[in-house]
Amino acid sequence: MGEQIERLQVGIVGASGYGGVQLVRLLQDHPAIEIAYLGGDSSAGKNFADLYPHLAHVVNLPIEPIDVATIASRCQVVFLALPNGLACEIAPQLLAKGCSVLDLSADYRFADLDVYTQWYKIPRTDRETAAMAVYGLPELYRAKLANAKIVGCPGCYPTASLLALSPLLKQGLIDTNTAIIDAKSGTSGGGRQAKTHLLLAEADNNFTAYSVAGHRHTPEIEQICSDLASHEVKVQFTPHLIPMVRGILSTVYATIRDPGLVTEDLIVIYKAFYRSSPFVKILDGGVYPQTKWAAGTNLCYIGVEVDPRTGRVIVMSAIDNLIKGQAGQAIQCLNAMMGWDETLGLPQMSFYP
Ligand SMILES: NC(=O)C1=CN([C@@H]2O[C@H](COP(=O)(O)OP(=O)(O)OC[C@H]3O[C@@H](n4cnc5c(N)ncnc54)[C@H](OP(=O)(O)O)[C@@H]3O)[C@@H](O)[C@H]2O)C=CC1
Ligand SMILES: CC(=O)N[C@@H](CCC(=O)OP(=O)(O)O)C(=O)O
Repeated sequence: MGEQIERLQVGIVGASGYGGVQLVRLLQDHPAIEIAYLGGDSSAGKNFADLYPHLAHVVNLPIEPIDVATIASRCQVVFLALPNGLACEIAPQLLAKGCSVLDLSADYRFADLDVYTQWYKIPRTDRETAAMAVYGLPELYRAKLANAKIVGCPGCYPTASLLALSPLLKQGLIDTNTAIIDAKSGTSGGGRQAKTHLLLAEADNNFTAYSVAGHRHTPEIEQICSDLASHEVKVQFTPHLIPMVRGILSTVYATIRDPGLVTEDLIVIYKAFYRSSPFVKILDGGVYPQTKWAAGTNLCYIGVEVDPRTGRVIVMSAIDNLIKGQAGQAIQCLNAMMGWDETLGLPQMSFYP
């Protein structure tokens, strides 16, 4: 008999949603983790397999009411996959009971809670907890994650957009305030709860921008851009809804400061920047990322092109919004927190087509 590994006991609060079902699915393949608790609100009392019968052959767990004492008695680590404004009530209690927390919502992404309240219209009193939180983009904040007790995992648009922009800002290669982010998301980005604009009849055969000049991911992107550039940065961010289920393609435009830089120079810079980031794949010149390549994986594919005619760089970034943009990223953060290989248990190859 091989040696029995003691697995980390984890809980998922919000297990019935899209984030929850990705976590349950992904954690089945994680060699060092055991799911000890699934929690929900309206789904409490059901079996997880009643909601997701395709997983009945591997998952036989009830969804339980959300009770902090119960969660803490069974779990060392808790994933919160809840609508914005709920984690900030539960997380401080879980931390006080000794659990580590990975929050998939926006509650712990902001260094300045006044900015959060301004954009999310949710008042906050948990300033001490928020001050402890690390922004969960391992490609940028790996070292901080190693000591984190609470992680605010980035949104799907910020993940795709920041991975595209980071080398340019960190190396001072662009006029910072010229950055324009044009991003497109599949409908699963809106979660599993019924919403009219996400009905097949509304979203299929359709393509539209939304929340123009006002999407709540703008201040989140700007916060990290400003941190990278070491001065305040403003970006123009326009999200679009496209008729597909999974995936985000974020296309970023910015004016380069050195007109002598060509595409191949930037590809070398990007490859160097992400040399220790196994999930970021920098494509060769003339190759542009497709969302289908990233679907079902924790990968981010990045293509780079310089247009010498306009003096702009165009960076394209493709992720699966539910994996690298949400649940996979949270597991990658946990791997970093635990000092495990960052890729442990996370998919790196899509099924194609
Ligand atoms: N979808 C995406 O691409 C991304 C989403 N996110 C963020 O991740 C979080 C989860 O999103 P997602 O999985 O898509 O959402 P879903 O709408 O699919 O799921 C929401 C979950 O929250 C639970 N819930 C809803 N209301 C309450 C409540 N009042 N009290 C307790 N639990 C509640 C639901 O439980 P029940 O069914 O039992 O009522 C459900 O499990 C959100 O903050 C979202 O913004 C972040 C990145 C990407
Ligand atoms: C297609 C779609 O509707 N996408 C969502 C993004 C979800 C997300 O990541 O938002 P949080 O910051 O709340 O976690 C949106 O634009 O609201």
